[in-house]
Amino acid sequence: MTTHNNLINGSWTPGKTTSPNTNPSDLSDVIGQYAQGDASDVDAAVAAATAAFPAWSVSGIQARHDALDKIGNEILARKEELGDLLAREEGKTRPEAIGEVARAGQIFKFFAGECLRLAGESLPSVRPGIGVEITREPIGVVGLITPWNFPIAIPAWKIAPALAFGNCVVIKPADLVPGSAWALADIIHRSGIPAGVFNLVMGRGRIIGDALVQHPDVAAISFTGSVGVGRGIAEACVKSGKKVQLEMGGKNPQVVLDDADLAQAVELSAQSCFYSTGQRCTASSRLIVTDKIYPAFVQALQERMAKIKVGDARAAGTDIGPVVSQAQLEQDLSYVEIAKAEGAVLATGGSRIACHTGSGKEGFFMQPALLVDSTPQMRINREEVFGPVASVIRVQDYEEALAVANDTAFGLSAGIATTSLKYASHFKRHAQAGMVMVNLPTAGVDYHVPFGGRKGSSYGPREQGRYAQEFYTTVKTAYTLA
Ligand SMILES: NC(=O)c1ccc[n+]([C@@H]2O[C@H](COP(=O)([O-])OP(=O)(O)OC[C@H]3O[C@@H](n4cnc5c(N)ncnc54)[C@H](O)[C@@H]3O)[C@@H](O)[C@H]2O)c1
Ligand SMILES: O=S(=O)(O)c1ccc(CO)cc1
Repeated sequence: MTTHNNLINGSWTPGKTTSPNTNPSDLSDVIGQYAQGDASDVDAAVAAATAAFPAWSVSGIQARHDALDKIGNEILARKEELGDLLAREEGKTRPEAIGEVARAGQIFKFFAGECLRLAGESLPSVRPGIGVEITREPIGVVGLITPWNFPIAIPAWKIAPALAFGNCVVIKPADLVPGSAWALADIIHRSGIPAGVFNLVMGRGRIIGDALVQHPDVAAISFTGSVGVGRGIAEACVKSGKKVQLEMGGKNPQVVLDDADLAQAVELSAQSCFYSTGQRCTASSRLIVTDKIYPAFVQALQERMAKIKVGDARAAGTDIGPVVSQAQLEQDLSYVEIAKAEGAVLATGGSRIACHTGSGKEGFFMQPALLVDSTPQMRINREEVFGPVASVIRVQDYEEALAVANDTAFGLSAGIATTSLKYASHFKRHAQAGMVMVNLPTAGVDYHVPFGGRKGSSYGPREQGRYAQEFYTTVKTAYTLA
């Protein structure tokens, strides 16, 4: 079986051990062995990135543009093959996985353009005869730590702006899904960028992630993952004076008002709660439904859920692939039990099942769960599950719906289904979330505009679009005597 090594200073470098990458749709299928590095690998990668930084930070914008554009082109040209690998290791369906790979390619091409668009300002000073210039410079070596649910898109949307603005990179991908990040590293390695500018170190979060966060020569950490890990990283970064950016969990509300188009509200709720196995930080998990439409909505959503085919991520006809791991499956199933114990009613789903194709292969398949008659204080409505589990809360009117939607420690994405311009406009202004969707699923974002949330969901500058430069550059103000 092929062993996939770490990329350090332009060389494929074995780790101290390896770890198997297993297909969650078929537990007998081991995709490959992937290096498990240790702190000494992080030291070597950071040393290589530090040595490469002086030249890369002043490299020409045309060269940086061309490298990123080439990387984007190769990703797009191989989207079917890379999408198949992604579906095999993470468990989202093949079409979803191909879409994610295409997103990664488009992100590299977008940031290739951003290399050419970086601008400064020139102003007169308040003191006569002095000119003021404001420019942006790279920050140095950046450590990138990524989660398992978007194995190529999230690495891409951190690596591409980091490189575009002249930084050097050490990335630690999620150890559950190293295959897509390794394939991306291989493409970046062959793009012709100098050795040491980009480094990949695979391994355990507590070992590799922690070593990156603690390293004195790392100037900044961009992290996407859980709240618990993110908060620990923020504390360590503040202590050592590192710049830090965190994208974390969500408990995204989907409001459905009496005046909503019922079929549309049901479809967008099914899409955002259950597709991608509910394993999207932008997925809805709290359906907040006003009184009059509640019975018809719950009925129609159950009918829609009955048509969802759960099974092998790569099999034709599959709508929803497996849960990513045994631990995540146990968490999803346990939250169904917690909700029932607190008084919610399980309307449908919520148990482990076999693949819809009858393949007989063992995978982490779960029937999407809908819990009704839930209340805002129940744990199911306060804690992130991160699986195909949604709960419905019945409210009297829009005002109560908005209050319940905002009654959460999180603030990533929030949606409303309504035909009322008045309520849609009010919700866009008053939902306490970084992203608001009107008559659209809470999941489903563009790659060229800012992404991020409020409250416990995010910390630091936004990711993506031209806003990415806030994190990946530092501002310099220069005064010149004329
Ligand atoms: N807001 C967003 O943009 C967004 C996007 C995707 C996923 N997420 C969140 O990610 C979570 C699921 O992903 P996950 O289970 O991979 O998260 P996680 O926090 O367990 O792991 C994320 C990354 O951090 C590493 N890590 C673990 N412990 C570490 C430590 N002590 N120091 C440094 N790094 C460490 C992991 O190895 C992994 O690479 C969910 O909470 C989800 O909401 C958020
Ligand atoms: O909302 S989604 O478009 O599904 C989406 C895509 C990528 C990411 C990466 O964090 C998050 C959400």
